[in-house]
Amino acid sequence: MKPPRSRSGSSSKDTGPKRIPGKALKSASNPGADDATLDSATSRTARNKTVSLRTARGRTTAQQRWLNRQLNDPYVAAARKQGWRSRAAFKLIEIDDRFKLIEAGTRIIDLGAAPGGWTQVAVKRGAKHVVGLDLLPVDPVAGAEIIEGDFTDPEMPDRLKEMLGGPADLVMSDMAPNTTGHAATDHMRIMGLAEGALDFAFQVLAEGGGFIAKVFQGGSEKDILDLMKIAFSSVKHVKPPASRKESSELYVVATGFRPDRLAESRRNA
Ligand SMILES: C[S@@+](CC[C@H](N)C(=O)[O-])C[C@H]1O[C@@H](n2cnc3c(N)ncnc32)[C@H](O)[C@@H]1O
Repeated sequence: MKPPRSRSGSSSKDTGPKRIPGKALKSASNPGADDATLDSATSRTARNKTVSLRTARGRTTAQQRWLNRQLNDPYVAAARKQGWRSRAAFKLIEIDDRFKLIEAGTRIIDLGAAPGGWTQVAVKRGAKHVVGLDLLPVDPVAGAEIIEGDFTDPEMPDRLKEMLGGPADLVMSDMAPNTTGHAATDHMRIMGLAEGALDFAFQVLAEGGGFIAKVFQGGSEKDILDLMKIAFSSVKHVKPPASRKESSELYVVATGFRPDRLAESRRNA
């Protein structure tokens, strides 16, 4: 198997945010605003100016729909303006504003990191060590380590722990499979990734640690939820405002990892 490529985040290629979003969004009229909300001017502009594509020639209907949505999405505009690599960055910002999972000194593993939005947020919010992993290459993020590889590689938990210099305080997974367009198949695949991420988290988390994973609303979620309720003190579902309403995507947020309870339930199984 090809060894995963590790990249340091100190490269000059880094394209991290040019300004701290929390600062950028504060204004006299909205002094309490932070990076969980959209810059109001960006939002207004995006609402008032619907951008139409001149031609759809050569594009499938799905591609055309995706492009139209991107061009008219205030989060896409705000991400570009604020220097986040993905609109998904806002989802983590919103989740973390609510749950306060990223603190100074936190050790974080970001599963499915490409193109790097969540990794950027983790670094900006003061995490001590951040390792981002993805099947795809990720441009360096200053302050983080990036590995190209598959999280299901059996060596990966130990390798990432070693890079962090100890167990993780937070494992976050925004992993998504390539979609097939067949809802049931896509659902099963994303839940498979979430289950895998949970198993991964069990191997790398410090006692008291947290876990965030993308899931979909639907049937098989219950199994993973039941297990999480045993292994963590608190388990909540959240649909951050940045998550598109029409998507059945949700995030599960678990805090207070209890390895003793997990071990006991496994002994009794
Ligand atoms: C929605 S994107 C993540 C976006 C990211 N949170 C951000 O803010 O930039 C999902 C990523 O999961 C990655 N992924 C899917 N399966 C994976 C696996 N088995 N191992 C590592 N990464 C995986 C995909 O390559 C994709 O880049």
